[in-house]
Amino acid sequence: MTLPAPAPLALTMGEPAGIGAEIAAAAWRLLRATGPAFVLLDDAARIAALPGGCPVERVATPEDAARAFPQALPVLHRPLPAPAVPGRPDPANAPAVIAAIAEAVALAQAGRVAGLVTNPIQKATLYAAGFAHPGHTEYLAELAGTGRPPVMLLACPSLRVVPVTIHLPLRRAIETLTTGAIVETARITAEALRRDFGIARPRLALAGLNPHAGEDGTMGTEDAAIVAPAVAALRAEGIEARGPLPADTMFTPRARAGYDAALGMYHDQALIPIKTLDMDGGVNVTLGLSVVRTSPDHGTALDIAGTGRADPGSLVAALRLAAEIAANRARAA
Ligand SMILES: NC(=O)C1=CN([C@@H]2O[C@H](COP(=O)(O)OP(=O)(O)OC[C@H]3O[C@@H](n4cnc5c(N)ncnc54)[C@H](O)[C@@H]3O)[C@@H](O)[C@H]2O)C=CC1
Ligand SMILES: NCC(=O)COP(=O)(O)O
Repeated sequence: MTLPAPAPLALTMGEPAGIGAEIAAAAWRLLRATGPAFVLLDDAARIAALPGGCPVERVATPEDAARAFPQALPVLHRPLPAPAVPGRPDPANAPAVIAAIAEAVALAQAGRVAGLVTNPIQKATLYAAGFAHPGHTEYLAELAGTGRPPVMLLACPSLRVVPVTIHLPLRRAIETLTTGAIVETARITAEALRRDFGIARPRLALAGLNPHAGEDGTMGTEDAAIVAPAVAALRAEGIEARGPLPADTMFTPRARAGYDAALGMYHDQALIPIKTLDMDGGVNVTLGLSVVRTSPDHGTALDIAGTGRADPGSLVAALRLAAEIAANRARAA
């Protein structure tokens, strides 16, 4: 008996002036023989014209994409209103960028793609065009949320991190940090580590907010007042959690061996370690959605767009991880 081929993944265009198109073409070259198959939602004419690009096939449906993938990069043609000039984002293209994300979600919700992988967006350009969400994570929660907060997890082979607060100014992140938010983020993380990553008994490490995790209250009170009660509540629920740990020593190789995911209290506390360790292999996964979503960990890289210097490693890892999570969820269903 021949098993049906898994549905392809949907890859969104991201910022047309960024490196998304060139890393999509490079990822296709690397994955065409092995998969996972994906279909790109973008302007097919501009993809076909990329210098050093790849064969392109305009497809009408994701189902056609699975057939076309070994021979050519399948593209669901979504024309851009303005030319894509490397390094120079144009807000006129913002509606097409946003529409591609919404369409990929709809395809995933209908089961026509196995999940979505998003190319990076230029956030300020979308804001200038009226986009009201800090980033994909929050927009996806509106489109495909489950009633729980979206959680951003970044993963590479040697580390997984989760920021409890995401795209907030640092002052606001500290003001809004609560024990309840930490507990809910940790719960969602533990569930995802079990279901999506196959870790039967996940171990979580929670960073303190202040230097030295507050040094017994002499360097800040939030560690004892907010983080420590969250750790106690998680342990009472049977989740293996430790902390608050001093953030400056919890990412050493020895410390990393003791946990499956580290929770940082704010964006940079969690993301600096993983981007420093593995910028080209890190993957961003949104937890707490009804669909599978991953993305490369990097941004639009406007400074090198169009030069051919962009590394496709993180996108390839994002495509592979999305396929793996989709397969794990299908097995568990
Ligand atoms: N998921 C998403 O949509 C994300 C979007 N962004 C957005 O991207 C824009 C630019 O952000 P930045 O902080 O400048 O970060 P960035 O990741 O775009 O660039 C930082 C540095 O890394 C280099 N770089 C990034 N990706 C690379 C690759 N694949 N190969 C080789 N070099 C690479 C760039 O050339 C640059 O020097 C911002 O608007 C930001 O909001 C940033 C992160 C994720
Ligand atoms: N710094 C990570 C990041 O900006 C990811 O944002 P998004 O996936 O929510 O768009």
